[in-house]
Amino acid sequence: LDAATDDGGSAAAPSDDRDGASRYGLIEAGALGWRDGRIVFAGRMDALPAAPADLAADVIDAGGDLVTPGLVDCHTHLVFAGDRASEFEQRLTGDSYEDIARAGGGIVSTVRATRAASEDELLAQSLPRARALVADGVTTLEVKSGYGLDFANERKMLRVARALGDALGVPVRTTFLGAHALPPEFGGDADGYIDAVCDWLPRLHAEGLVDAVDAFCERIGFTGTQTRRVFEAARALGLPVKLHADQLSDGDGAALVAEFGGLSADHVEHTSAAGVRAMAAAGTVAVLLPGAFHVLRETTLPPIDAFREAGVAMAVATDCNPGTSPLMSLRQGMQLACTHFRLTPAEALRGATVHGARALGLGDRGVLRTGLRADFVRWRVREPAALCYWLGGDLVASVHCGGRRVV
Ligand SMILES: O=C(O)CC[C@@H]1NC(=O)NC1=O
Ligand SMILES: [Fe+3]
Repeated sequence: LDAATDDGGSAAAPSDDRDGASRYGLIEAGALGWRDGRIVFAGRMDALPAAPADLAADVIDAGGDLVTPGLVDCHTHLVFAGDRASEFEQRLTGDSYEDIARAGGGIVSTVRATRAASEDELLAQSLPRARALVADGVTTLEVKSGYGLDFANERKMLRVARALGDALGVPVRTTFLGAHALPPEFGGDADGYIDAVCDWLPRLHAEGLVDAVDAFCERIGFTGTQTRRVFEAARALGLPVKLHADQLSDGDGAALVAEFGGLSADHVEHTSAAGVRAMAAAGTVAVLLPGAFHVLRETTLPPIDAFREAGVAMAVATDCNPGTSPLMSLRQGMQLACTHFRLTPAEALRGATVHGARALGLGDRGVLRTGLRADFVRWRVREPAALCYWLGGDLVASVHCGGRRVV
């Protein structure tokens, strides 16, 4: 063992089995051991084969603090330039998100700022946001493109996303979201723009910049037919897909991404019963984004009970972006998921760990179990529910990623 936590307290190992023995799979008086970045022991202290000091070069006494898997933020747009605080103010005086988008603001205004930024400037502006997520427990990060909307700038965004992972020592999974909005230079020719998006994808993939492909299937985004063309281009390259689905209206997005065996349907406020059934049949994860729901003051809740009854895994993510969810804490996202969507704290913690990992197609993290990545957080709390209870504040004692301390 390289090291072990000898924490008379608990090592919550959210079960990836919804009917686990305990709501959290919590282990009282637990111990965690790891070597070469992988967990080699996760269990009760009294089940250790010898005293920690005889097993590990370094022993950390966590003093009864709660230890959980590292958080997995499976949906962020955190690479962008500028901000949209002025639009936030505008929405408080009555303009809707869609009004602002149709008037040329919204995503397109962030596109202008992102295109104007150099790669170094974009990295410098994005790094503090990624650092904030890691400081609050995130050990795997998904980052989307989608504010470049031309080949050079989509490539610039994806390169910055990769650079974030190198700078932070935290795995970053990239998602190509060229089909995020229609750039002004295409003058309303959405089909022509989708042609371009499908041309860029293999070139970006050839540079190793793309782990998954996403699209914004919505009235103010792209149609199901246009989305399908992007998915077919992804399938031709063997890339997994995910989708901004049924966020502001029911566009049958969930059923579409499930048809392609997609990793996840995200937002899903307006997903129909048929969409839920399709997701359950395909094993597509529902990614809940309560930050956007909260900031837009949405009123239509995602079909949480239907997801529960159908056995659809629910993930929770920040959707960190300048327009609908300028949220830089996944733990805060868990709190919002409980408060707005009535998830239990156990569901929210599973949503931000093992289900977040599943939404990225990753099976080697999200649970404290032998053989999985040694990604874990030591929290200054005694019980898991406290993670969804406190608003703000700093509850992190330490964060380990791949067995190395990063916070
Ligand atoms: O407003 C932005 O900048 C992105 C919003 C974000 N993108 C999307 O497709 N839905 C969202 O909530
Ligand atoms: Fe999003």
